[in-house]
Amino acid sequence: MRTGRPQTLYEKIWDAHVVDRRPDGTCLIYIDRHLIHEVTSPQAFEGLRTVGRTVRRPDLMLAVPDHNLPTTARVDPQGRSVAVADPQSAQQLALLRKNAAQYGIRYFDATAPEQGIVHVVGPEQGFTLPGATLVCGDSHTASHGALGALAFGIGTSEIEHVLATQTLLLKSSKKLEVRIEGSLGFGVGPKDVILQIVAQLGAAGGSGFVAEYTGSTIRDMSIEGRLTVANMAIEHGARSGLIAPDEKTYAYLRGRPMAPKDHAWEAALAWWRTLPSDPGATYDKRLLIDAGTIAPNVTWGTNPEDVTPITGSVPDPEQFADDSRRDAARRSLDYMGLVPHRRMEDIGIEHVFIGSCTNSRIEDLRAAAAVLQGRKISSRIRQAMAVPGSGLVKRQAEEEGLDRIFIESGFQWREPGCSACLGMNPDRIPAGERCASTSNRNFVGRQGPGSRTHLLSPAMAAAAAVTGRLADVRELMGNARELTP
Ligand SMILES: CC(C)[C@H](C(=O)O)[C@@H](O)C(=O)O
Ligand code: SF4
Repeated sequence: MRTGRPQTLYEKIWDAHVVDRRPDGTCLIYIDRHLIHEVTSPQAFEGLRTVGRTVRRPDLMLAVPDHNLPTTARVDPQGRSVAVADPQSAQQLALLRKNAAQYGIRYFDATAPEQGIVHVVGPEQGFTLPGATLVCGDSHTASHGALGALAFGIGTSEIEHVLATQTLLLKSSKKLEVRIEGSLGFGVGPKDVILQIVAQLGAAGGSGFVAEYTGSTIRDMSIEGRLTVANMAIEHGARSGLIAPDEKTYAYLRGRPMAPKDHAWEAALAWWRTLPSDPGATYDKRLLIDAGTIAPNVTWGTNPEDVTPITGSVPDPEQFADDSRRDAARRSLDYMGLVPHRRMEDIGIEHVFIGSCTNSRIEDLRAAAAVLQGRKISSRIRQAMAVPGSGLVKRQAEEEGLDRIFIESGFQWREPGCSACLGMNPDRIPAGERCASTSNRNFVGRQGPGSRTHLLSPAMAAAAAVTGRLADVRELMGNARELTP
């Protein structure tokens, strides 16, 4: 039984993983889980080879290809694997396969039913666990904090360090509490919550902090919804985003392939139950949001903090007090082809992307399908893609008949991967065209050179597909207002 001063979830996980504490406060931290994808790992393995080291704990690692994989059929009608056309992608994918085999790391190949985006696969397999330290060479690793894991992205040299030693040298972070209280309105979901948080904190507002999302809104959220929230911790600058594990977390994990079993499960559960922040634990910074004030949100600019309710308008850069924000807003509007005061609902779109590690889980697909059921996408839409986050999500969606709803409405139903979230595979948005996207970044060129991204929730993306413009899903579900093609 712990006595002494009340601790936060973050402090408890940190303390449980300190291998060595240096006089300057830097700690050598034990890493429990390491996810590996094809983009950031080849050089790390190469570095390991160069210095003649090996992988210390391959059993604590899981490798999955996701970024470079095309989302078109991976097996031809004769049952043969389809080769990846892009030479650089093909090489990175081949290296991941080779490195995993050489070092005995568990690996899901492109055609494995379990393949998917690392941040979807980890929780789904029960690889991600409460109280664990989890790393991946990827900035959206904080996603796993939704299950109470201390998870963060690392660079290639750190990947090499974890491969070799299963530890990292780290400085502890300040503690930020983001508390959201109350019920979300009709048509408002977890994506709207995290966009609201990013808007209120700003892109750098969480810098130097590990965030903990608390409050009744988070407690009432499903694990899928919590994953959407924690996924974007990096977009408000936080190193990690944590959510206390609870009965929902345990129910979600129980029986997953890589979760502990039998006695190990009981022992893990006993520890997990001690993890939530103690009453009276303190934070260095706090943000409180009333869930009732959150509307369906959408971005207008080229930074995830550029958020407005769908009922709002494109802001006037001159209204920003801060010089750098004003300049950034001017450049954003120029890139996005938008003018101040334009109503968000009057912005026509040509592409819709439902997918990415933010919003490609079963509940996301259900939310979009609920809007699309019995409706067709607008004739303005050139391409609408639904990309499940993993093969298992895809299979479940198909069992529920969601694929039929997507296809009948005019969507393409793709194989799992990062897809149009970023232009590292053939799924790209052409220059000057506009995409309603459920992903997490709207940076310049993110979905392809010159592409214009509006971030929103799966339900809002479906509403945009049906109307051919950014639309308020709450209104659509009552009365559809089409934009003339
Ligand atoms: C390619 C990868 C390193 C990158 C990341 O670090 O996040 C990508 O996943 C992203 O979302 O921008
Ligand atoms: S889906 Fe997008 S954000 Fe997530 S890991 Fe892939 S590229 Fe990064």
